[in-house]
Amino acid sequence: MSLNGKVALVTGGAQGIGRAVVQLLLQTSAKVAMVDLNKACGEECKAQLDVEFGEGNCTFISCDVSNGDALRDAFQRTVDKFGRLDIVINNAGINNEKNWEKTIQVNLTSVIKGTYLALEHMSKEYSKEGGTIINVSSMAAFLHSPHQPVYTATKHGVIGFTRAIADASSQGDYGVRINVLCPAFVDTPLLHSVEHEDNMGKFVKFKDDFRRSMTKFGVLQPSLIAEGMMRLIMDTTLNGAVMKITCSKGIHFHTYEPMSA
Ligand SMILES: NC(=O)c1ccc[n+]([C@@H]2O[C@H](COP(=O)([O-])OP(=O)(O)OC[C@H]3O[C@@H](n4cnc5c(N)ncnc54)[C@H](O)[C@@H]3O)[C@@H](O)[C@H]2O)c1
Ligand SMILES: CCCCC/C=C\C=C\[C@H](O)C/C=C\C/C=C\CCCC(=O)O
Repeated sequence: MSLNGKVALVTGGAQGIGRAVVQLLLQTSAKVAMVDLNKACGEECKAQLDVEFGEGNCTFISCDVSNGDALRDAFQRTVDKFGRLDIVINNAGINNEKNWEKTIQVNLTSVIKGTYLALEHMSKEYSKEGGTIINVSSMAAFLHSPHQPVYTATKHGVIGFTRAIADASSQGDYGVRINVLCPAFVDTPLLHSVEHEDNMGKFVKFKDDFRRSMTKFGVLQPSLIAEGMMRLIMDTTLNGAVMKITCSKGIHFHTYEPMSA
């Protein structure tokens, strides 16, 4: 399994799930642009990856994905540095019910923008060579988590958008496969956001419910989510697929009723 010669861009790549994905992409010989808001974490992460994989394979781009111009620039800088783009992981996300408009910007609007920018750099519509996009949703999209209404809405949105644009890609012969990944709880700093009023607003009083949910459903390791991503990257039959990863069932796919008149 090698991605030698391929170039990937991962948003939110400095920490948590994104970081595990960057690591696995480098292990598989891809070149990787790690795009993240957190400059200190991104630079520290790049320094460690340079030691492990050698300099020149990974670049860190400091960028707030909710700033459209900055995101466009991050894509361009990736192509300027590595010469092409083949894999885009729209992973950056936040859990903030207090500043819920920001949550919509980061979790949904930026995923849509990231997908359109990826298509500009990879789609045959733009005379490019094709590629693959993975958008990160959540099992919250299936459980409609009661104390995270806006987070849940954004993750529903990511699934709906991804399935629709995946169909547009196959009908329009873009040469780009677009899939969505929905993890259950994963052991990353995001999980601690449920403890903070700054993140949860009035829902913070339910933090014990969250803790009970985590005990009930279990908590996954980021490396398993990276393994799921790699399946979506490598399996060329998948387009518009909704991958779920849970403790009870591992890596599996959601199935939908076929459309009927
Ligand atoms: N951890 C979980 O339990 C879990 C479960 C399901 C889905 N997810 C989703 O997985 C994705 C990654 O989450 P995580 O758990 O690794 O979170 P995390 O908080 O550990 O890491 C997220 C990364 O995204 C970056 N980021 C946040 N806002 C950004 C912005 N505006 N611009 C650029 N970078 C930004 C952060 O700096 C951080 O490095 C998110 O979309 C999240 O909703 C997480
Ligand atoms: C109950 C919500 C807790 C919120 C924790 C903070 C942010 C993380 C959100 C993630 O996106 C995960 C959300 C929900 C998934 C949880 C469990 C599903 C397990 C289903 C199963 O095992 O069958």
